[in-house]
Amino acid sequence: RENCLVTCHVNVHPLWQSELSVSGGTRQSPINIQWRDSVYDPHLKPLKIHYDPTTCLYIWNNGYSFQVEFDDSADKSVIMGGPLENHYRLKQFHFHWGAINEWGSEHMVDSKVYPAELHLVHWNPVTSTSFEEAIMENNGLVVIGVFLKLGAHHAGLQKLVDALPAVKHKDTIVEFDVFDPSCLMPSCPDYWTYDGSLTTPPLTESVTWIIKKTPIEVDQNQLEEFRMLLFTSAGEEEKRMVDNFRPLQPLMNRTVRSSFR
Ligand SMILES: Cc1ccnc(S(N)(=O)=O)n1
Ligand SMILES: [Zn+2]
Repeated sequence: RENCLVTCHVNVHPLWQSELSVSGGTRQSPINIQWRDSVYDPHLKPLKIHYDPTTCLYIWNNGYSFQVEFDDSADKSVIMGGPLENHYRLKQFHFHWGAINEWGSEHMVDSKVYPAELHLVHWNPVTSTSFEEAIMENNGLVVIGVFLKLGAHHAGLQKLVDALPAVKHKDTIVEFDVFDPSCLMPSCPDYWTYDGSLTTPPLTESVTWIIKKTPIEVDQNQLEEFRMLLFTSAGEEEKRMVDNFRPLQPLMNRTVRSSFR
């Protein structure tokens, strides 16, 4: 009998330790996307993305991830089309990743897990007057999920990676101007979409998820730079910021639609 090594991870970050799940939640995220169960919807339009690089403000470490914030005071960086009835404003993007390349993404595709996942968070300025309000609204938010896989160096991501040492500790911030997050999008237009929730508190069921089918490639050094960040503030005992992903949630009575056959 060959001895097999069962590798698994134990998520110990306080946030996920108690595995907060909205009591009675019926549309929680993340989920495992079963390709064969997804339903092609010919009415889904191509997603249209218009980001203005000058709306980029700063990067900060919020104790769960590193986050790039945008000026959302006008319709300058917006998405529309796809499953959406109107335009949504980009508010921020952030990532989730693992301690090693074997896991890290929040969503999975046919139980395949990626080493990291990018989330671009947008809110609906037609039905809400602020991002904070949109978080509480049904379909107030749209999050685009992009999988990261180990491969070639990603030149666009490197500008972000070079800034990470400046936000090593929780609640640190660094100015980051003129960055176009479109460079983090795969060229393939295909996506899945389903109704879900935020994956970190307040876990509200206000998100239309758009998960890109094709991952982007990043190299080992870039992933290792993510893993150099800390959950902890300066002066505290250091805890590396890794495995900041929520466990899979039940699909319950939901159908995942695909934009492609
Ligand atoms: C804005 C926000 C808060 C919490 N969680 C998320 S996430 N991970 O679902 O994109 N986004
Ligand atoms: Zn996220």
